[in-house]
Amino acid sequence: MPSALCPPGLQGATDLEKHLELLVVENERLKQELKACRTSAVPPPAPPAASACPACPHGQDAEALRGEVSRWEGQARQRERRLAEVERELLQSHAQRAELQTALEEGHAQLDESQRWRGDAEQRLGLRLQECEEELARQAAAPAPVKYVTQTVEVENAQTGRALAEARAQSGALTEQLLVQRQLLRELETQLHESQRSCTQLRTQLLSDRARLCGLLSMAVGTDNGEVIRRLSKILVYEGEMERAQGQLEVEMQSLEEEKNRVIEEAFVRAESEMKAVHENLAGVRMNLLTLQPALRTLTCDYNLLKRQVQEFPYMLDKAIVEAKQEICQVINEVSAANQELLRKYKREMNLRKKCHNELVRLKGNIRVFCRVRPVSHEEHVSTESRNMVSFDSDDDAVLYLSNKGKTMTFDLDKVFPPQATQEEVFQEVQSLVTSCIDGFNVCIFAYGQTGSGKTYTMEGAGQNPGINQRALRLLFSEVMEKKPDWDYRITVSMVEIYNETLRNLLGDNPSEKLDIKMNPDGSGQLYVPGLTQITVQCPEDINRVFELGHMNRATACTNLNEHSSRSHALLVITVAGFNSATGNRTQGKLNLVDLAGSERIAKSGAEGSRLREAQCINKSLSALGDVINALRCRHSHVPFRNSRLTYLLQDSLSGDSKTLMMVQVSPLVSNMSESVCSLKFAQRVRSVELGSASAFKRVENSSTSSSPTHDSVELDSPPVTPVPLPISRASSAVWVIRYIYLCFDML
Ligand SMILES: Nc1ncnc2c1ncn2[C@@H]1O[C@H](COP(=O)(O)OP(=O)(O)OP(=O)(O)O)[C@@H](O)[C@H]1O
Repeated sequence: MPSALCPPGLQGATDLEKHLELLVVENERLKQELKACRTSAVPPPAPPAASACPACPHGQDAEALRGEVSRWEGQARQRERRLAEVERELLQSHAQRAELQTALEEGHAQLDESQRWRGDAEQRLGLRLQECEEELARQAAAPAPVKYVTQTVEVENAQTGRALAEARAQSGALTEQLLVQRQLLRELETQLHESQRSCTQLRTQLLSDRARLCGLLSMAVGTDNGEVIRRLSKILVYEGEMERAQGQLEVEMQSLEEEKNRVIEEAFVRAESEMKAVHENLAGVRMNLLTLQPALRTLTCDYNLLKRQVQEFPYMLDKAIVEAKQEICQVINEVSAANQELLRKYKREMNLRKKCHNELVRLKGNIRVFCRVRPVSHEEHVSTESRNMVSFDSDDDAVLYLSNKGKTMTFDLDKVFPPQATQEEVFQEVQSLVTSCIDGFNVCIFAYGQTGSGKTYTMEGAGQNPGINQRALRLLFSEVMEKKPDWDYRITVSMVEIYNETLRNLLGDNPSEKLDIKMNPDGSGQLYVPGLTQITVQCPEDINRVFELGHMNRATACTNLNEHSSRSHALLVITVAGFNSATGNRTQGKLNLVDLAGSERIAKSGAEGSRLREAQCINKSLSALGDVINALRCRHSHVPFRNSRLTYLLQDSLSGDSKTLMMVQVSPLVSNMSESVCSLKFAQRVRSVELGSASAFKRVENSSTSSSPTHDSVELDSPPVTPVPLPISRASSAVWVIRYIYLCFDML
């Protein structure tokens, strides 16, 4: 049965073969007949010439023989024609053979083409497989997105879903591709099998053709037809070559087939394993998804809750803001009402407080006396006896004991600072006095004591330990800043030195210029110093500049600053002028911070000449100060302010409602014992006077020749000083203090 690939010319091959066989048989028969004729036929005798023997009886025989010969010759010619026909038919059969050959070549060409097509298909398949492999490789090499999706799933549900859908789509696409590839492969295999079958048929046909040709060849050999034999032999050679080529082709096809099967197998195996990996990955993702489902649900719930809250938040916020605004307005109204009330009460209470304070100060006296004992310095080698010379009462910080040669003197003061007291602690006790000048009070703080007892240290300070001067100025500055904007304050500073009863301007351009104290020509009765520099302090940095300038001017005006400072009084005068723009009230207070010259007695210092004059001036001014204080406390009609430049300059700060603090400085050394006792006795007398009645003061005043400390003659051998009995006992003053405290509580 001819295949679809068999050329149509080959369909009549069987008929042709039959025809060929008939021809061969006919040819054979003719040849045999020809042979038989040749062997049986007697060669005809040469015909006698008619002229030689016309009446011869053998002439008839010859005629018969000639007829016979011609008949045979005719038969031979017929046979030769027949042979030519056979040969022609043989040629035709060759042509047919050639056609068959062409058809065979076409078949081969078709086979080649089918193989090429198959090669293309295999190539396409290979490419597709490669694509599949690449896709699989991409899938395999894409664990990160899967991981990423897995990780982000915890946060975002939509992303997880998308990733899963993508993975599923990819998996489906891969499966589809695999199915298509399988289908394609099956089709290719079917085509291959058909090609192989056609090939086999053709081969079989070729074999049969070859057999027939071999037959023809043998026949041709029998007929001694050389040309036919040669051609048939050629055909056989060609066929042999074709068969060999066919065999090689088949072997190659076989090997290609095997190679293809192997590659396909490998690709399948690889694809399978990769698909397996992808499936495992997918299973992992699914598992992850399953485990993440509850968390996702919780998160979704939380998210929805939060979303709702966020959606509601603006409304809630608006509502809360409105409510808060209403509440704030209400509170502001309430607070402003309360503020008004408080302000009214505050003003009333402030007036009351001021009145109470003044009353308390009046009761306690306008003069406070503090004592500060300086520490023993490293350079001073002191004995144990010396160390125990000054002692303190642990229960009462207003008592000081001086011991010498077994005798103990007790001094009652307002406050006693032991050597370890810091500048800060000292300032804590004086700061209320300092700030009272903001309220319009005039305040005087003196540092009194012998040379080297620590007056300058207490007032000016040293290095990183500023004294009362700097601290007071800074405190005033911060206080007035706090009172802004209700009150507008102006702080001005002057620095004056009094040396040998001469005034010098320490903040001026010419510190050696002598100044005078005069009555103010404005008729206010106030004193003023023409030419005295007043610097306005506007920031804390100004304070440093003022002190630097004063210190520099004081140093340039003398050869030895230490000695000079011991023999001159240094005054820092701070004026605080305030104005309340709301009420129109004005205040003016003055704070005088005075570092007095050394209070040692002339007899001890043994000075002569200029030193004697210095000592006399100091003595005079300190005596005048003592006299002024006494006169003020005794409310004498005449207060001797003009007895010295110091008291004259401080006149407005010592009289009236002015407040005075005397800081008595004491040296702890045995060698200074006499001066220490002298200073403390003076301090105690001043304090006793202030706490006592006029009569008591008088008694005290009478007990000594003068209130001046330098006029006292203290004998160390004399019996210990007993404080003057106070007409108003400590208990009664305590009662006043308690009443004051109750008053304050009432106010609060
Ligand atoms: N509380 C104290 N703590 C530490 N050192 C002190 C204290 N008081 C005084 N000093 C030191 O004692 C020495 C003398 O003090 P200061 O110069 O202040 O005495 P003064 O009374 O001002 O003397 P003068 O009258 O000669 O000016 C200084 O070296 C000072 O530093």
